[in-house]
Amino acid sequence: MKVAFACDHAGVLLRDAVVEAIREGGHTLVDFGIYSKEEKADYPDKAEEACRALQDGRAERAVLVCGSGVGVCLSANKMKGIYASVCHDTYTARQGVEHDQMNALCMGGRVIGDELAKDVVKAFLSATHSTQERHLRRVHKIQAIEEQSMK
Ligand SMILES: O=C(CO)[C@H](O)[C@H](O)[C@H](O)COP(=O)(O)O
Repeated sequence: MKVAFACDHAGVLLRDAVVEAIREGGHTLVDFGIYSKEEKADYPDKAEEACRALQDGRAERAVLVCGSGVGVCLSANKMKGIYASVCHDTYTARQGVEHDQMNALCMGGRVIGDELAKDVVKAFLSATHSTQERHLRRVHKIQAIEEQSMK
C-alpha cells in the first residue's frame, strides 16, 4: 500500500518510528516531510499536502503527526474524502479503519513514544474495512453529512 506521511516540527519526534513502521509493514512511503526539528512547518500545510495525495490516488492512507495530533486531524477532516482521527492506541487505530473507514491516522509526537507509535501505525495499516451492513450504513451516513455540508 502507498502511505503518505507528513509532520510538523513537533511531530518530527515520531518521524523515524513512523517511517520504520510503514516500511516494516511492506508499504511504500510517500514522504512529505519535514525531516528535522530545525525545519519549521505549520501543521495545516503539512496535513493538506499529504491528504491531497490521498485525494488524487498517490497514496491510499496517510499518517499525520503534529505535537498533539489534533491540529493535523482538524485540518485533514476539512478535506473531502478524508476521514482522519487521533489514535494513540492500537484498538482505536484498527477499529477506526474496520468500522469507520478512517484513511488518515493522526498522532501527537509530544504524546506517545516510538514503540507504541509503531504498533499504532501497524494496526492502522493492517486493518481492512468491514463489509458488515451496519458499519457500511453508518459510513454512508458520514458521507451523506459531508455531501450535505458542501451545499
Ligand atoms: O500540536 C499541534 C497542533 O495541535 C502542533 O504540532 C503545534 O506544534 C502546536 O500547536 C505547538 O506549536 P509550537 O510552534 O511548537 O509552539
